[in-house]
Amino acid sequence: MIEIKNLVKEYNGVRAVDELSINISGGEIYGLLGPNGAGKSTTILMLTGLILPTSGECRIDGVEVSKNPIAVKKKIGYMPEDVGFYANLTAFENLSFFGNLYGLPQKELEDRCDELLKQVGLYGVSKTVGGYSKGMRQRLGIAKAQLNDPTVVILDEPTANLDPQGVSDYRRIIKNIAKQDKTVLVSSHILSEISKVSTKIGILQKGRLVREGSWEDFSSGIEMMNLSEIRINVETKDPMPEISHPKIISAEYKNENKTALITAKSDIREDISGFLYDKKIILKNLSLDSTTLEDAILTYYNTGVSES
Ligand SMILES: Nc1ncnc2c1ncn2[C@@H]1O[C@H](COP(=O)(O)OP(=O)(O)OP(=O)(O)O)[C@@H](O)[C@H]1O
Repeated sequence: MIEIKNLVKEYNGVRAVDELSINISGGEIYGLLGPNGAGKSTTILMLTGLILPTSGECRIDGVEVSKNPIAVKKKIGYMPEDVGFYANLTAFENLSFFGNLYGLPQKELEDRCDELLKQVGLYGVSKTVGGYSKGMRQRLGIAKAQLNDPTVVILDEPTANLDPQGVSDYRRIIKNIAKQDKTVLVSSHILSEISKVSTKIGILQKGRLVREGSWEDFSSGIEMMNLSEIRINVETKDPMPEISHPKIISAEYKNENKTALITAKSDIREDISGFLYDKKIILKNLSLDSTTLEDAILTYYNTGVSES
């Protein structure tokens, strides 16, 4: 179980994590979603005891991390974004090496390595890790994170640069870990990769948790919004006209090339075209872009607009 309460981390007076509170129970897969710089890694580093919070606290199975860093490390399996392995050793040899650091008896260690390699589909693979694909390395990283039989597994950007097969393998493995009643925290800036596996998603922006809920909660909100990104290019000697419309959420105008990028609650191209026509402005281009779901979600929660 993970309990984060009023957690703050400041770097030179700037808050990277700002009054963050999250609770995650055993069996849950929590997806921490946020753009680059949102504070995901900083949160994870505090949870694993690698850096100290400025204020607030984190508890793992009830044990406070900053006061009991060694006890907590035994409970946590952590996979950083870039996992390091010995390229000239096999998966089994790598796991045995790292497992030795936990002081497990030899037979128990070998059985554990075999069991973990079976779980991640690398059992019996004889080639050395230097010849592995990114997906195979990630799977081995997930195995490594479980060597100490942790109750909490934390994975930082586990799907970065994985191919679709790699992502699907990763999802299956994560679900199996949670089935053992372990607590899983996964960070990502790609919604589609965590939405299908997470039992709960938290959206982090500028160090704050701006929204938390199930995937269903998020997707229904976004579907209702039906966000549209509209690109406009006009011909005018005057500055780019500001378009006012109740459905516009955000707009960026560029006077140099007379363009605008509008994010609206629905496709309002017809209204925009009418607005420009009334102002006698010649329209050179008016196109609709499909926003990615994560863009839509981040815009939605960034601006704090409601579905109404
Ligand atoms: N050691 C540090 N010193 C100063 N500022 C830092 C340090 N580490 C992180 N930051 C700042 O804290 C903020 C949060 O960074 P963090 O790495 O936690 O975000 P993130 O969500 O993990 O992003 P990314 O996916 O890019 O790693 C950023 O503004 C970052 O520049």
